[in-house]
Amino acid sequence: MEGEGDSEGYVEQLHREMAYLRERNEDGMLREAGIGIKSVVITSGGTAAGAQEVGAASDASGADVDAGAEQAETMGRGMFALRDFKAGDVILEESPLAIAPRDCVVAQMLHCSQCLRKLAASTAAVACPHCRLDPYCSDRCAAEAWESHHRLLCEAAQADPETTGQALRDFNALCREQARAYPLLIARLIAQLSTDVAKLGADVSLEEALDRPNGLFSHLRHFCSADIEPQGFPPEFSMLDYIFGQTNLASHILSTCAATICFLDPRCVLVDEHFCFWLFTILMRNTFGLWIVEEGEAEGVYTDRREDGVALFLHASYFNHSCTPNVDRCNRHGDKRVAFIACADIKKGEQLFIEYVDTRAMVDERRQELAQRYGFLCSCPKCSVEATAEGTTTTTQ
Ligand SMILES: C[S@@+](CC[C@H](N)C(=O)[O-])C[C@H]1O[C@@H](n2cnc3c(N)ncnc32)[C@H](O)[C@@H]1O
Repeated sequence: MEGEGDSEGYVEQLHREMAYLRERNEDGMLREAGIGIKSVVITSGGTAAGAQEVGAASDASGADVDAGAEQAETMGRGMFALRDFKAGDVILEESPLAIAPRDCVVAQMLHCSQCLRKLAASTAAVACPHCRLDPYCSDRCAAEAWESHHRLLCEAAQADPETTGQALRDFNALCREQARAYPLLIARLIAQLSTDVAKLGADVSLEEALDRPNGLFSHLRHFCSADIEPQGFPPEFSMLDYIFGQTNLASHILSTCAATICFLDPRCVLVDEHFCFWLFTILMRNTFGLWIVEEGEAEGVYTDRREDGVALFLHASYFNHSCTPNVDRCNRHGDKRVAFIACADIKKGEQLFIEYVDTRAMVDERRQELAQRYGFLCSCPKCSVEATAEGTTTTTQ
């Protein structure tokens, strides 16, 4: 990037960008909803209720990540109530920034690739006329996908068979054969980014776009505060082992991702296997499983763990986890929007927590899943009490 020394790593760049975004106060929508984002540390008692705000406490946009970084234990940033909420109040409703169908959904093509609605047997699905791979429930979804990411991915796949197009075809095959939602999500995000960048003009490269405040990339970079004390990239792809079951496959997926991205924008020298790993880590920690509530099904909280796809939400990504949450996540009928609803009375100033894992599971199981997927040891009141009772010794990786 212009003006940057070679030694500045991705994570440093991200922190720089985040500081810039904070100054720009992008959280107007949240403030209107009565929510603020602040940095939090875990008190010595380890209780989630005792989580303290640090930095510019009264301002929703004033999260001071650096202050949090000096603390031994931190949750990064979290959502706080800027007013009282009653149980049942809708706190936030949001559409995904990016979405990818779940494994079996991709393989069997049972769901619309853009909105995830079931493709009813009676409805003629609209397939992409060029690659015939992605099915859509309507012309509208096909057009939306084409505009945001599919044109690039599809055109790239038809490119020169001997060289550039091969990377993307391998990648598409990998996503489908191995049935992985995350590589697909990464590819779509990057295609969205490239599309965004292209709108800026032919002379703007992906890397130059890093310095632009409104692009998709700046939003992505917003998501990294959880890794508040970057130690460099983990020596082992432990999270990927967890997801994919085998290291070689993970590494193969990442290098294919990198090749694909470089193909989409050959000017981009930032993207390599490490970059993809970093992106993957961010997505793992910030996406939600999503399911589409069909006609006749009850709208409800996320209890049955059914997933039609994975999705990244710009604002909802700031909710931290507690095993005694005060906010429920709920899907709306036939819609990929999620709603967040208070499941207890919440006082102004309290942190808003959702559950990332099934809180009915045993403390060891919960802690293990949270450590593996989200990289933290849960010290919420429920975990602390249950772990003491069971003499549990679980630690983070
Ligand atoms: C979806 S993000 C939540 C927002 C995040 N705190 C941030 O600053 O971007 C998930 C990450 O937040 C952190 N986190 C969430 N809940 C936590 C908790 N109860 N204790 C410690 N860290 C937590 C973990 O690093 C996790 O990977």
